Amino acid sequence: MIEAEWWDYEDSSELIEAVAGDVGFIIESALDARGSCLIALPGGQTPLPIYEKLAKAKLDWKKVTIIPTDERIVAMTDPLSNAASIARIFLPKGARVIPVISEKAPDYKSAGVAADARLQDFPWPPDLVWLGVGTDGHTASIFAGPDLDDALNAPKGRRMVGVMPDPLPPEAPVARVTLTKNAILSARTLMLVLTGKEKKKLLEKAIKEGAGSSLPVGRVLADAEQAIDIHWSA
Ligand SMILES: O=C1O[C@H](COP(=O)(O)O)[C@@H](O)[C@H](O)[C@H]1O
Repeated sequence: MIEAEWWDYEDSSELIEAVAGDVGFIIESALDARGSCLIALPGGQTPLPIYEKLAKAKLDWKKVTIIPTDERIVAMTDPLSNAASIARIFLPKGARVIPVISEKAPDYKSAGVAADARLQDFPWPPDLVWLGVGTDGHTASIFAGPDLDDALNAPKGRRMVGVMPDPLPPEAPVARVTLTKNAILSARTLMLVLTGKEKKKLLEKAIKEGAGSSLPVGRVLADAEQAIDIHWSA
């Protein structure tokens, strides 16, 4: 049974304020408790205004390490790069932003192996994994397609894998690397942020269907052992 708490906001400015506040609090608490903080942030468009707001928070950003929940296999100079969007906002604050794409990887599966090796260097678990949801039901880059099982059922210690979405999403039709289901669910705190009525309906369906869902996000959340905060505005 997925234990989800929905937070609905009147408009996007309320959502931005609330989520930036919550994430700031998670970072501050981790710094107090452990002296450092590791968070995984999503790519795409939805989180960008929240990142802008969060970056204004007075935090000891030098002690914060940020990894992308998933990355499109493109150069860091490409506008599709998730890590580049995150870096543009948080690097000037002094945070460490970790790119996970190795230009030497000959194919997407090897890119997944290289991304996983890079993440093995970091103290685990992350203090926060913040997820987005696509209109096709993907979360992070766990998509329908031939590699869905790799992402859902990778061994416990595997943090990232390479995947080829099928069908390719029109907004970013490229292969990806993604946190595995186990890596996502290992987070100390798990949150989802989404906007629009279509995505809300889709996520409600995915949660209801759980492990048997045809939507990857439902399959991922079905095995969560912690409560999940879901932040939404129309
Ligand atoms: O491709 C991706 O899409 C999802 C959803 O993005 P959004 O802009 O529709 O919220 C995102 O969470 C993921 O990190 C990204 O790679």
